[in-house]
Amino acid sequence: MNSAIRGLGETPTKAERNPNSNGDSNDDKGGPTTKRTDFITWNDYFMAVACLASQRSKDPNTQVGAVIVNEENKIVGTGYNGMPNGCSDDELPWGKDVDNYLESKYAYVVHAEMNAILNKNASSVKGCRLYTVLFPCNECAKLIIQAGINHVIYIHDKPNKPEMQAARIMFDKTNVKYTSAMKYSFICSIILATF
Ligand SMILES: Nc1ccn([C@H]2C[C@H](O)[C@@H](COP(=O)(O)O)O2)c(=O)n1
Repeated sequence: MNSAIRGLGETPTKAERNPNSNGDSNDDKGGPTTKRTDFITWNDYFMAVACLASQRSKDPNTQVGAVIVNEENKIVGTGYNGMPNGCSDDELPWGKDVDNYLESKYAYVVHAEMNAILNKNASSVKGCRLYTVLFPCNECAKLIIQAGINHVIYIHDKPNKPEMQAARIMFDKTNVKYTSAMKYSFICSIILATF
């Protein structure tokens, strides 16, 4: 397994956090002499950044954040769902009126994954992983595949929606791996409770 994704969803236990501590208050004298071990995993970190990014969204119903990470565990793009640049998010609709497409957000919103790809600060995102709060739709899946992203890690899913089913079909055909990380919903809820 790629070392970058080892520990997916694994939060260190207390014993793992401080294996050198015997609970003695002498531990405090002069401070610890060994490295801190209760650091969060890369996956915890990137999913937490995706959750944080989601809180920039103005969507009153669903806030999605996405982060693209390269093979060196460097963040090369972030995004959240929002209106296109130059389109005031005070003027365009945020409703879900499916009977009147032009009066619904669906006609206008740029998805978090698309924004993360478009916002990339590297020449390419080929071989990168994408962390997203919500499983990608078919349109974002097309972009993910074309951009060369090879692993999608997600928290929430709407598996009955045809858009998500089409995304899975395309991911399967193109060997884009997708990993459910529901465990992160806890981390996400802590982050979201802070705001
Ligand atoms: N993978 C996804 C799926 C959806 N979004 C955005 C698009 C909308 O702003 C919102 C979904 O709204 P809902 O139908 O739940 O009211 O989430 C995204 O960014 N990425």
